[in-house]
Amino acid sequence: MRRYGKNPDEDDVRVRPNRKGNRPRTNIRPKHEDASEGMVLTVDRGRLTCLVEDRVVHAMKARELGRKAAVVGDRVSLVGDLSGAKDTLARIVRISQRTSVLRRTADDDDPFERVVVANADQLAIVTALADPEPRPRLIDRCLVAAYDGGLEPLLVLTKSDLASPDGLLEMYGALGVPFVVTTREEFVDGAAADRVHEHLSGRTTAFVGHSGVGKTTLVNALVPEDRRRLTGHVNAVTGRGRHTTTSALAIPLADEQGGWVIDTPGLRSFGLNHVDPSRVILAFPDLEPGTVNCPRACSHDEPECALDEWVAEGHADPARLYSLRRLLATRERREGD
Ligand SMILES: Nc1nc2c(ncn2[C@@H]2O[C@H](COP(=O)(O)OP(=O)(O)OP(=O)(O)O)[C@@H](O)[C@H]2O)c(=O)[nH]1
Ligand SMILES: [Zn+2]
Repeated sequence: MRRYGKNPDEDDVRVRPNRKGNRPRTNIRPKHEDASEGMVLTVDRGRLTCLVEDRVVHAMKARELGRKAAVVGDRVSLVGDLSGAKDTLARIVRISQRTSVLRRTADDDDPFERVVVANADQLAIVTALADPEPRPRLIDRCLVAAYDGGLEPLLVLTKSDLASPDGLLEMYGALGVPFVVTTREEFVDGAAADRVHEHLSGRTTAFVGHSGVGKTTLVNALVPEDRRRLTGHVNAVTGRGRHTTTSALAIPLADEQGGWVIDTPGLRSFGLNHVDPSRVILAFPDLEPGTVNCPRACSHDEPECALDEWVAEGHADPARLYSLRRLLATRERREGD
């Protein structure tokens, strides 16, 4: 089960996302000229596994990194024993600048924001259409986190054999979020994985979802067991053969374009205390020009916001402004978030 509150495996350092999506720059200090580049695959109580060339290397953070934590998806520089042999431990001496950050605030008792996943291009928000019932506010909060962090959202609506996706699709239509709808049957014959896969090639996609929505079923269908074994994730399978995700883990997709799936623990909530409305509006390029006359530090969800008048003048679709406002309103925490 996920530990909420202070989690040593998630970074709490504020970094501005790089919306251009450039590759992280590497700037190895002369002291570590011999360092190798790697990517963080898993983090567990301060112990990390990193992919260095084709080897899975166990590592820990070097003291010189101070409070800065390496998270899953980080590109890092490592020194020391990089053989990947049993009982060896390398040291992470540098974390490259991140191209995106998926952040959340743990809860009201923990005002610090946490970076959950670094350098993902896409956030797949997995929602069951029934069992458990969809929670639009949770979806909205995930969308805000994606827009805030510079990730493109993808809606994956599972269990359409149990309920229709029409209501949700209508709700998210104005946002223009790409979506995939799946059924149980399609999981069995592989069609669901194939259709989701079309959105993943060559990209790094973090998967989030409430517990029980079918995220593990989906991730397992996307990356066969031998692939997970490759990066040492087999021990995540419990005795009953059921995979339980306790911390984020990165798994490489087996296709020519490359691409990564980053599985994350089942979500109960998604704190958004850290969100900056000026970053969220970047995901609404059609509305952004209307903010020039907004008061300073406008939340775009207040009476003085210039967007109302601008949209009323016919510059943009009112449904888009409505959607933006609905998303921004989810920043305020309510019972059940
Ligand atoms: N009816 C139906 N059931 C599904 C579908 N996909 C998955 N399930 C079932 O939903 C249940 C939960 O699936 P999991 O994949 O374990 O869900 P999860 O989101 O990973 O849950 P956690 O491991 O708790 O985070 C399982 O019993 C699956 O068999 C689907 O498309 N239709
Ligand atoms: Zn405004």
